Amino acid sequence: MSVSPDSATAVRTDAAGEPGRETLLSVRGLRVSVADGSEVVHGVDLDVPRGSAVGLVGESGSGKTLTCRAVLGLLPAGVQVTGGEIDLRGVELTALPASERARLRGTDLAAVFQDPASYLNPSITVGAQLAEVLRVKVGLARRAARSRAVELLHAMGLRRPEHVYSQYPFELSGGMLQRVLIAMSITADPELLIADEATTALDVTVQAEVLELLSELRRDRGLTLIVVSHDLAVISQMCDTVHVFRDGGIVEAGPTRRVLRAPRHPYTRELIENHERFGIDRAREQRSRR
Ligand SMILES: Nc1ncnc2c1ncn2[C@@H]1O[C@H](COP(=O)(O)OP(=O)(O)OP(=O)(O)O)[C@@H](O)[C@H]1O
Repeated sequence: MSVSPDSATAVRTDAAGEPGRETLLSVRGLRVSVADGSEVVHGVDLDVPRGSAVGLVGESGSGKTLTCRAVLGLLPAGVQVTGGEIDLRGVELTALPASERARLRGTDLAAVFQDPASYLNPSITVGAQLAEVLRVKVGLARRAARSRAVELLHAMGLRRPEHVYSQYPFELSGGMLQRVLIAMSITADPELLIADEATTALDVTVQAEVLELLSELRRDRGLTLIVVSHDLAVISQMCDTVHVFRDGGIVEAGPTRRVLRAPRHPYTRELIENHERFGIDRAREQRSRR
């Protein structure tokens, strides 16, 4: 582990609503601007207690992804952090050089996004790509990397992991590919995994299975999760706390049950109403297809 000692960890009672849990990640007043100088994230605060699952919800373009990418140190070209602090276990990440940020990705922080195929090389088997990550990030020798890769594929719930190891990305379904990407993201045992719309492109059943896998990783390995989703059902199922984004800021944050049952901000109420309407429409659609 490359980040500072736990002694620097703050214990907070915060929007997370879970007094006493150590704060793993604390974002304070984060500002992000794009290439033309306009600000798109306006002072976001985020507390992520160790071992928790924190949800980020809000309409498209509200700043969820750029907030996560700022935490990862993976902003697109021309986009930059222009204010605020990102504290991971007492280490101020915005002050670190790019090489150090790159080192932390994988070992301390990891992420999975929508469209897993775009993160894999189409002409190399998924097993070889996973083994390569194990060699580079964990320092395993070739043979050990191969057997660890097969173990990881198995642990991700992939049946016949030896066979999957030798398959190319185009031979796998979207759900299988996302399991491979999750395996890659956790090779070096990071503490925090950001899942940014990681199940959005999957059909409902596969989505539920991948969400279950993430919950298992949280339970069994103590992985802390940030779950970005436009789907309140996903947030409700997965997250202890939720932060509602709108126009580059957070309008409401708190324990998920409280926010979804008794929303305080009109925009949160609107999101819930839309979700309920969408849910009803989807149910009708399914009924009419039968
Ligand atoms: N590379 C970029 N250059 C310029 N503007 C950008 C860039 N990436 C994002 N933006 C803008 O920044 C704002 C926040 O975008 P962001 O992707 O963080 O939103 P989001 O809430 O994650 O939306 P979505 O759910 O659609 O991913 C939006 O107005 C978006 O258009």
